[in-house]
Amino acid sequence: MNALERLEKLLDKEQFEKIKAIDNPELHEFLAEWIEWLEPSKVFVCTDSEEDEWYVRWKALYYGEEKMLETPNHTVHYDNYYDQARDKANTKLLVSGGKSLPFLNTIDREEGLKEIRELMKGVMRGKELFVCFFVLGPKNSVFTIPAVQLTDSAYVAHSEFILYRKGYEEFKRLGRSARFFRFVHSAGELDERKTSKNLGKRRIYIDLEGETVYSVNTQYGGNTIGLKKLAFRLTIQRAVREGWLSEHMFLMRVNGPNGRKTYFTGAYPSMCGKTSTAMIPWENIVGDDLAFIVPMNGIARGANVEKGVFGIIQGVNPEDDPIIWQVLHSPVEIIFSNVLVKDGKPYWNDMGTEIPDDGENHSGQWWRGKKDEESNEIPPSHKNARFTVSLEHFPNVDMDALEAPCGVEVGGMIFGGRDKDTWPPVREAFDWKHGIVTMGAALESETTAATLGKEGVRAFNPMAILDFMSVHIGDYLRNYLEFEGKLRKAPKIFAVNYFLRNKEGNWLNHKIDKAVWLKWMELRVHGDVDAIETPIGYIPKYEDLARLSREVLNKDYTRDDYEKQFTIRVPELLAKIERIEKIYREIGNIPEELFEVLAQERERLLKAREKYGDYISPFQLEKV
Ligand SMILES: Nc1nc2c(ncn2[C@@H]2O[C@H](COP(=O)(O)OP(=O)(O)O)[C@@H](O)[C@H]2O)c(=O)[nH]1
Ligand SMILES: C=C(OP(=O)(O)O)C(=O)O
Ligand SMILES: [Mn+2]
Repeated sequence: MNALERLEKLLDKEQFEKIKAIDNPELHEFLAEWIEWLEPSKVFVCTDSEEDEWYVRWKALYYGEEKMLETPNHTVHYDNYYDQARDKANTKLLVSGGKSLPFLNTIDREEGLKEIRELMKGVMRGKELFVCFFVLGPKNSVFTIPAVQLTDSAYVAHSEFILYRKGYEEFKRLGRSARFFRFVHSAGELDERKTSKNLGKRRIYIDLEGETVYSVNTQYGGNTIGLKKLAFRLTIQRAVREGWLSEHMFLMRVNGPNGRKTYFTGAYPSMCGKTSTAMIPWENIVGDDLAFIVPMNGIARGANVEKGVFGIIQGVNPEDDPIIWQVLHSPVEIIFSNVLVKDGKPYWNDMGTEIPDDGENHSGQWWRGKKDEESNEIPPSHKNARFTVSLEHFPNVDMDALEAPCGVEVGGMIFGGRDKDTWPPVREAFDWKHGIVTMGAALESETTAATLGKEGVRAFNPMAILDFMSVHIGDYLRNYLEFEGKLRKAPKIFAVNYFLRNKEGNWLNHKIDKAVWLKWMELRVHGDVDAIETPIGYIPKYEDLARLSREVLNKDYTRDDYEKQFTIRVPELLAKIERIEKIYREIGNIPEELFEVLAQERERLLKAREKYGDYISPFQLEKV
């Protein structure tokens, strides 16, 4: 029997017709094989129709994976108490021969496939399987990558309808020529709260060769939403092979003088400010998490891979995040996850308004002071609690840029992380190579609650991408360095640090101050403002930041704040170079240029130290 004939047996007539309409034997084979293997008791195929989308929304409620909230179109979903973040330990790349890759968790492909197949055999008995079609990137564009998702979680399918462009028609149009990604997910057995139960058997296995990702016994979006962080491993591999960039970056428009529009991408590790930066009210959001950057006629052009936001809700308050706050309080379609709910209303940590003393949250019935099994007090919502919403609902979305088939010209690329003591809040690289090496490849950031495990540990995280890396880091960096050669005009490279602290542990800046630094970077892209040359790149002049602070925030900016933030911290910077150099030396297969650029930076720092000492005030450097 060929695959279509098998599918005709497995699906009821209406569903079968939907599959038959796509002329792609490879797809048919994949579906037949997995439907036979997973043994769902029912299969639903989603086309691009409104009706099918409604079906999925309804099923999320019907199966109890989501519950309605008071505001129309709002629902809440819970993940298991121990399934609240990405599981790095159980996320593995399947590589032939089990070849190890530096910093990456690999397993022999055959062994991994065998293990995951065993875990998934018959896992959907008694459940409904949703077959969904989406695309990465804008439709029918140079960026488009079609993908098919199999999942027994209506919540996962629902999330994908919010986050991705529909792809059924695209599959029909492409027929046999579709080079598509495949995702197979099962939440596994569920407990009475409809959360994944067998967390000991939680696995996320990425088959790079087959461009397929398997995920089982988990529900948390970072582990399950195929087109998000799972597809990201596959797109990095394709990008490095084909000479473009697939990055962990927001994409936003910063509005310059006289209506000038300048687009920036920004790579920060999870929980380090991508979403909150992209949502600054007076600028325009295009994307908040994943970007494709492709060289076109000598210009780097960027597009958002997604069309929605799976954002962190903790700390969202009306003052700092007026746009998100407004969206979260309007009756547009939103899934809240792992928040506190009382009387049909969602609440989260640090929301700036009063939070009830009891309700339901990620731990089940909750009351203030409740402790978990490890005797930790459970806060109202999980730190990594999230909201899922489409970008079309944001008043400041740049819709034209979001749907542009050729993307938008990238004027600047920003790298940043959680760094309490080394980097200044903003600086510009001398050139592409300097930026890629000392800002991108040298990025370190403290670990956060976005992954399971200890928080606040400084960790090597080049380009904020290490968790998702799927190729040898040396090959990845070579692709980056060579990318410049494909461009007539390379984007300017910047580094930011929103997380500097003083000795007492207090932040050296306010959350909203990044709005000023963005405006400064916009001016720098066009050469509209001078800067101070330092051993580590160009930093802003006090006068410019003070003026911008007045204009943008209507706030005074003191010389004292400036000096504290922008002091060049030579010992910390030198120690960082040591750490980074050592890591790369041990890895091997690293482009020699990286070591040259790091050595030059060290030389500049040593020279500056001789002249000015360990901690160099920006005012001293300005005088030269
Ligand atoms: N101290 C401080 N915290 C920030 C700043 N920007 C964002 N955050 C916090 O960092 C966390 C993660 O931010 P988010 O933008 O969602 O990160 P993403 O995962 O990279 O998209 C949230 O709890 C924010 O409140 C900042 O400028 N200063
Ligand atoms: C979905 C995630 O993305 P981020 O925290 O970068 O928004 C994640 O890290 O699980
Ligand atoms: Mn985010």
